[in-house]
Amino acid sequence: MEPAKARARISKLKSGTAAPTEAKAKGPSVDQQEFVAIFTEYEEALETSNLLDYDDLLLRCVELLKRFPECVSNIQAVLIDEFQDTNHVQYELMSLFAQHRDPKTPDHKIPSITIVGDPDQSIYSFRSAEIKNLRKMTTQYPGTHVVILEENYRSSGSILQSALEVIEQDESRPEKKLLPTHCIGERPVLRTLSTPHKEADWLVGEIRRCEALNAGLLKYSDFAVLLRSASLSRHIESALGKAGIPYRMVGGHKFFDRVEVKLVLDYLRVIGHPEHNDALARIINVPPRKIGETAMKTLFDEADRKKIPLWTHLLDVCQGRSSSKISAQAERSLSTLIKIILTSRTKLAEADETGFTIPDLMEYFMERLSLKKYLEDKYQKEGRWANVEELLTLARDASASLEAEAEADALAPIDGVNQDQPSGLQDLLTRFLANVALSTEAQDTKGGTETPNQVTLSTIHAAKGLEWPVVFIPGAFQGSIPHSRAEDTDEERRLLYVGMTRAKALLYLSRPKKNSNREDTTLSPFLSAPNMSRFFAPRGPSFTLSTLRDLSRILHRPCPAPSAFHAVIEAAIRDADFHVEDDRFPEDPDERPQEDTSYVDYDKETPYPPGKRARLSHAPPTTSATGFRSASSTIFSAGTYSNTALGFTSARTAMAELEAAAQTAEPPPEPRDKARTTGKKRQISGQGTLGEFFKPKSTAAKPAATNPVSNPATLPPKAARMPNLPARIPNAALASILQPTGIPPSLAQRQPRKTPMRTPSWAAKPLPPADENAAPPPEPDGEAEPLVATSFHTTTFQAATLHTTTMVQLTGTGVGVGRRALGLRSSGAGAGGGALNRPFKPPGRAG
Ligand SMILES: Nc1ncnc2c1ncn2[C@@H]1O[C@H](COP(=O)(O)OP(=O)(O)OP(=O)(O)O)[C@@H](O)[C@H]1O
Repeated sequence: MEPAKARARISKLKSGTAAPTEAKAKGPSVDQQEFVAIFTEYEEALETSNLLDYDDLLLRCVELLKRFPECVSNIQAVLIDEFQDTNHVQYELMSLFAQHRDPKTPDHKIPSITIVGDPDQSIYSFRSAEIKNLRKMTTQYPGTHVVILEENYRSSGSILQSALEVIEQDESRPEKKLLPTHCIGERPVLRTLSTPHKEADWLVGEIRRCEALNAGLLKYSDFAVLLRSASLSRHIESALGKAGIPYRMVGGHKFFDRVEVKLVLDYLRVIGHPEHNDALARIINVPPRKIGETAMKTLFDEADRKKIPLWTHLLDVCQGRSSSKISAQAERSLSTLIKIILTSRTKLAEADETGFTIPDLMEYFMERLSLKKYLEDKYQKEGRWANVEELLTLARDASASLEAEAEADALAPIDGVNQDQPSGLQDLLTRFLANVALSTEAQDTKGGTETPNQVTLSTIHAAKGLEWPVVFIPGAFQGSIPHSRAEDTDEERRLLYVGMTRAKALLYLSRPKKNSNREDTTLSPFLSAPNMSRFFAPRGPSFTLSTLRDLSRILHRPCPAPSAFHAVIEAAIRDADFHVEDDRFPEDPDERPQEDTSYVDYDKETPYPPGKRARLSHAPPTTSATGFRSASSTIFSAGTYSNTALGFTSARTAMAELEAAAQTAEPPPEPRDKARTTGKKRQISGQGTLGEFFKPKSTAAKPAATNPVSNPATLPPKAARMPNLPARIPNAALASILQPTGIPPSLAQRQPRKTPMRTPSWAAKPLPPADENAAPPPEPDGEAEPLVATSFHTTTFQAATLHTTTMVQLTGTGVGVGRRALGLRSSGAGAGGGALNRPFKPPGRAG
């Protein structure tokens, strides 16, 4: 039986609270018998090593609280997030936490229980999660008050619409509405590429395009690629690597997986907990001690026969209480190892008096083991020792936060209950190792909320509760999602829904026409339902000033200044290898890549170098003399938006106009006032945002020179790579042509949105109603300063949800809350203190 399969079965069995004897009784099939044998041995191994697995932790806790209910007599409130993913034992635990009845209250009140859950996001049935728990709760606690949170503050209107269209295919799901609070934004993209390799190339191309053309609005850490299964990552990893785009794997413990790092951690594990058989087995002959496999097996067998941990057996042998069949030389080497472990343990125990720390401990045993020399000899110039030093630094940095964590976790005193308060270096070591084991996210070691500037690669499961401005979901074909081995199609659909709703501003779905085995694929049935296609665009968006403006609103970020935007566009279209539009691959993968008909016959005077695909057209944007349908025409012809009517102009159009203006030296065109005043589409009724509210006040006062979007020195690399471009566009012409594009003034003077967004024809669902008192659109100010929101009007906030109530309370008390980092779990990254807000987060380092 595959270990992973056996582990999952064991966990299922345990979370169903079945005992090993019950498992034995289950049936006589070979498979069942094999499983029973594995289960029994697994349980024995745990017991011998004095270890508990995750399910045991829950089961033991249930047992404890049943036997000693007074342990929770001080609990007044229980709060559970992601309740739809709780299993049977966790539900029981919740009831037990809230079991104490307060005799001092007239009706013997029980603690209040608050749970937050979304049935549409139940994706853990394979871990025995019970979607039924939500219903069970209302039955078990008849007075339950249900608050429906219908407003969605994360995703653009169009992302939400498409995700709803997917989830609503499940007819058994409880009916519920979801209202967008953001503008419609760009339609999600649904693409078919010929092969997984091409799909990866296209995806990476889109990341580069978005990053480069957004003039500093988006950085690599804003992108996530969410996969149904980790095995799909191969092509994408290699395409990212080829393009030189940094990325991180969520769930991949690359740093902690390194041999030398694992070795040091194993020594720490054995020092903290010598009965840890596995860790002891891993270090017993590293560095080499002439204890070969036969000697190891002998020692294990001897310990097994006595049913004692390996460590106890080694101690007995080396201290003469017991004999072993291993050689005298092996015994001598073992004695040296045991001495190092025992001395380290003494240092651990005496740390309170000596002030010894975890890094001191590491330095001590590493010196005794001559670890540096061993690593340098064995791995030559591979720099392994540097990783060990990194781990040391990590341990040093973590010390303070571990202590804070220990303090926050201290058990509250309970009358009549003797609390065994863990303390000292031993406790800190346990915490350190637990944090290392639990670490799945790449974060900086300072415990801040900044994420490194890397694209995130993750499974959809691991992305639960997270969010990113741009999300890609490749491999959207039948057999991948829904997965060929999945038993529950509805759960697969929910999984896709979870993935899609991680996106804030841009969402891309794609599939290869042929899979890795060169078999034809069909689009996921969740996306091919009748009428679904209208929710998706066939290509990635064109980046225009209006697109940027929408993105900046959705993301609550300053909108890049027009000059910055034009600088990157200009640089991009001069780069022969760069595609300004999503046109490197045909929409239909069977189509041969189009001849590049977009060349413009540059006349001799043109200052542009005739690049491979320099496409700046002198002709109007929709068609050119060569028949090239300019990229900016894509959105016009798609018939979804009419940007010109709104007073917005695409980058390409703007560039053509700039060119013309520069050459003919005509007076700058009049501002298109009418268009501007009608350009208040996509605003929503009186909507202030938590994001703006929580934004540190200092951002408003940020000097312009330090802002990447207004400071040419910090422009994205694409522009910076081409410093010698001819200065062909006079600044004055640039300013005047940009004027009618509707660039808003500094958001410092902006009022919160008061106008509703419009629903495009393809979006069937109604959106929030219009506000008659709509504020006029912001005035254009030419060379706009970085746009910064400074005000938040709580008076216009509709008190409709729990969020709102919390919001108003926060405003009233002036409580400041840290902003949530993108792609981080809110529970871990906010300012809330205590055990939930783990201060120490080891880095998930790229390997
Ligand atoms: N009242 C609010 N005003 C403005 N923004 C909000 C408000 N409430 C939540 N948000 C923002 O909406 C986004 C989603 O919020 P949150 O993560 O709390 O939702 P959630 O229900 O836990 O989502 P999910 O379960 O899908 O992960 C976050 O970016 C958060 O900052």
